[in-house]
Amino acid sequence: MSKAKTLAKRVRQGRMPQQAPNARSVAYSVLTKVQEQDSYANLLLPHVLGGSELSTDDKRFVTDAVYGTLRWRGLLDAVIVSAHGRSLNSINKRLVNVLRLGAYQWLFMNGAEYAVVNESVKLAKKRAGQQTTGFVNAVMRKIVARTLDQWRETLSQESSYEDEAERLAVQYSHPAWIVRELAAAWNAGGYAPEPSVKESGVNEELEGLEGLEAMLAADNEAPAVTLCVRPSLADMDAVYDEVEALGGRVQRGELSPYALRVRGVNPQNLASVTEGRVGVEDEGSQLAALALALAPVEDADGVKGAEGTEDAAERGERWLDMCAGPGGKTALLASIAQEVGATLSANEPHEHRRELVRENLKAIDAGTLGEISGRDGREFGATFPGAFDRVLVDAPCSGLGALRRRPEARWRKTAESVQELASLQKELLNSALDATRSGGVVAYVTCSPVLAETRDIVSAVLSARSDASRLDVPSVLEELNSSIPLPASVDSASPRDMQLFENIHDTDQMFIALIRKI
Ligand SMILES: C[S@@+](CC[C@H](N)C(=O)[O-])C[C@H]1O[C@@H](n2cnc3c(N)ncnc32)[C@H](O)[C@@H]1O
Repeated sequence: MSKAKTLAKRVRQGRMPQQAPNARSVAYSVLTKVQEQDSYANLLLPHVLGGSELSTDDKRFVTDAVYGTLRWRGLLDAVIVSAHGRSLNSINKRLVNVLRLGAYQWLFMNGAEYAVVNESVKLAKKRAGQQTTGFVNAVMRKIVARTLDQWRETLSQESSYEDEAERLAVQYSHPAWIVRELAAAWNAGGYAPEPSVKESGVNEELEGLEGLEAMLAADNEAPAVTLCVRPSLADMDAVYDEVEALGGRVQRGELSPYALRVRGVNPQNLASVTEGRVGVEDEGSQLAALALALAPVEDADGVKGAEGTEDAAERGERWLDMCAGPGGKTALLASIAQEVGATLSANEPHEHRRELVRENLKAIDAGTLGEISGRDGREFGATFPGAFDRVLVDAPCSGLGALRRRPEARWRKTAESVQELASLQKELLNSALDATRSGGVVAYVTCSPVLAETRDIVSAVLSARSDASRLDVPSVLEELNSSIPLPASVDSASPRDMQLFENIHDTDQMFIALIRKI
């Protein structure tokens, strides 16, 4: 057998590394897998890049190209359709990601006109055959004839939009139904200049909502890496030094007293992280756990108890995290419980996620931990009536508050999938209230601002029971840190929930409600 044939055979059998494919081709493969196999880019990309022979610069290119193309897909598709003059469905499937990648490189990565067109044509030839190159060349030439601003202007003036939400959806690359949901949440959240009580007529709600545009823009920016320095387990200054010793930069978070924002370091290289004394956790998540820990509980006879966690040990407080996986909030609650002398139980029905909870809790003293269980959260109320002082329900939700972390997520969700979770969310909250003693507190939390799974769930549950009432979350968080931006007090007599917004708090868009069991 000739040398070349032997080599080809070994490559086919996977015994030899193939020649490193170029960066654009790797990006194309990842995009196609994300689309066709429903893979998650943030899991697939490190795996693909780890096993490739690409240079560091090429890996950076692939990462930016994949995340960017996924995030901006809506705008890129509108550009492609406008340049082509026909619908996306009329384009050979294999060419769509070639054009998206080319358009992204031109509009967002400062690609040179000639290189962007040429490389797109080469990629088309490789992936879809020589006969497709003329088409790609023609469409790409039209795309590079305008800058990003010019394309936005052109698309903005198109007359085919049914409403303002559809126009914003293209400009900021979101599905229009998500724009409408976010608009409603923004309007109800207490940060819009003139909060409107209108719940219908999305067009009117959208008028003058610069905040909404800032929110949509923030979904397209990668978030900072934030650490949670778990109290009683790690020391702020020591973690500061540890990050700097590895060449990273670090600054204090602005909202949570336990937050450090870091750059230029992989958190998995920090001993404090691998030992479970520090976690990677968004500040919004930290605030949600802290709100529960700091909410005032009352004694069982209705007498106002101590503020926050004072006397928690004396009271023998029992805390429960009912939907714990993967366990970021659990670990923060557990480290506070350890500090104040409470005990914490954690529940997560999915085994692999329960393992992550255990991993997150590995630095916690055994004496602080109650049961780590795998129940359906809906069973707690009947199985452990009135057993807990504080219960966290971080409910399964659409995750529309964390779109900046999951670039492909916005294209996978549907309005129906949001509605489908509502009854589970209500049942979990009811179960948590039943499992809470009189005078105790439940935190209902989601990483979504969508009203149907936040405010409306709490209101529906409370309107059907007479033994529970809302607490004012902004007041609890203000005690923690007076510089947290708080919602306007629409009616000071009504206790408020708290919706965090990316553009206001620079956190994931967590929703936090606190409910007292009467
Ligand atoms: C939003 S996540 C919780 C995130 C977690 N608190 C953290 O900060 O890391 C919701 C969790 O609820 C779990 N879950 C789903 N259905 C549940 C049920 N019926 N009872 C309890 N937990 C459930 C999911 O497996 C998921 O891990």
